[in-house]
Amino acid sequence: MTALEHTRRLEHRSGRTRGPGAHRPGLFARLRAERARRDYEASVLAFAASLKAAFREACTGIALCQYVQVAAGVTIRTPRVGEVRLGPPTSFTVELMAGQEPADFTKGENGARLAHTLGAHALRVEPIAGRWVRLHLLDADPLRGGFGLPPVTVETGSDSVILGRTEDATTLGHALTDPAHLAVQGMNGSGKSVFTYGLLAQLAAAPDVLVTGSDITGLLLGRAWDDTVHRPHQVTGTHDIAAHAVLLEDLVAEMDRRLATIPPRRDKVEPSPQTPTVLVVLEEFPGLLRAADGLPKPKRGEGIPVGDRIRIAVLRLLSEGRKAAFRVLMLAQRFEATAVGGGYARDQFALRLSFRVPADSLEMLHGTDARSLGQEHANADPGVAYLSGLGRDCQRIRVPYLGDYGEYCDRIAAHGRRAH
Ligand SMILES: Nc1ncnc2c1ncn2[C@@H]1O[C@H](COP(=O)(O)OP(=O)(O)OP(=O)(O)O)[C@@H](O)[C@H]1O
Repeated sequence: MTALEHTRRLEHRSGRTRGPGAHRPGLFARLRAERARRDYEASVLAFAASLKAAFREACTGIALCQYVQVAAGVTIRTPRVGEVRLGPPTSFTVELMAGQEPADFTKGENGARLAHTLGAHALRVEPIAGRWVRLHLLDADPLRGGFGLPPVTVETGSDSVILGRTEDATTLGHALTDPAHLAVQGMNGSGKSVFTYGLLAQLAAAPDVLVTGSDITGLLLGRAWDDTVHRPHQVTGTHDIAAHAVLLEDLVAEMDRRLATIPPRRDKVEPSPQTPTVLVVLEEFPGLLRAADGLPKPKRGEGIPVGDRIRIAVLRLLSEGRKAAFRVLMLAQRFEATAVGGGYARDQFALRLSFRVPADSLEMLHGTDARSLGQEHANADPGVAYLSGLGRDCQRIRVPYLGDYGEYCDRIAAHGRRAH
């Protein structure tokens, strides 16, 4: 396959089949068109050749190559380039060498290094048939540009909500029915709240989703949800911390009821409008625990401290809730084990998102894989997050921007599910 087969050919008329009266270009016009076509084809070929050469150099530079012993010494083999598309974005197919996998092109810093050598910002790898992949050269940093959240709502919890856009410009979705609790951490002003506004606004209308939870700030949940079916299942503020414990214990009771009534031959609850997926939002959870632990302790034998009741309820929702269609969304500035109910509680989050946090916090939630990004991520722009879990590679994403708080209130007012 040549580089030209997949590039748009310039229109070229032979003129032989034209009927009488049809416009026939003059000799000079035809020569000019012919010459333009040849120049264009030559420029595409030259571009493809230089791209192939640069790719070969880059692969050698980052050791994505094989050293083969031949009679004349050692020769270097690099992955073969097939067809080149000018784009934008420019892309080309590459045949993997023995032992190579598509992910090798983006592993570690390989993606950025290859892209920079080829004059691009980033690289996206698309596996195609057999041993071939297509590499897309992306011109701009998708994490830099704004990414507005359109006024979309999902029709059911099994539809994907938009989580964000990756560095290779792929939009990432996540269905609430996927069996994952979600942990979100980030410093003040890093974009946690705006992200959560976007997530909840997308879910607010689904008939098989119930947005419940505890919010000591009273901004994420509470007043914005007045007149919706979700509101009675939300507790806000710090004036009555025990009410947060009561709500969470009620949710545990509902979870137990569901688990006890799972139909035979089923191992989990199928969400429906009658048995919705319950999203338990825990906004600023360490703050709730601090406030609860600051309450006077009950006397010996006179009940369990409120903080412990909250910890126990949340731990049960986290460890047993998945099968009962309960999902926990916990928000904290930092996911330190003691601040979020213990290391076991923290381990229950299959999907983890970190907005701007110090390097040690990033590693705490995402493991050592995240270490190399620690310094850079500590200065991330608002709305840029590090995502790991659910079988995905750890990656940086830009989450969608819904707008200011007023916009959030408007969307919940417009779409929030109401009782019939
Ligand atoms: N996705 C985004 N894209 C662009 N800008 C954003 C985005 N998210 C947030 N911002 C900007 O960052 C500011 C702070 O965001 P946000 O209030 O969500 O931070 P936060 O992490 O919740 O902080 P706090 O803990 O103080 O509530 C927003 O007012 C907005 O200007």
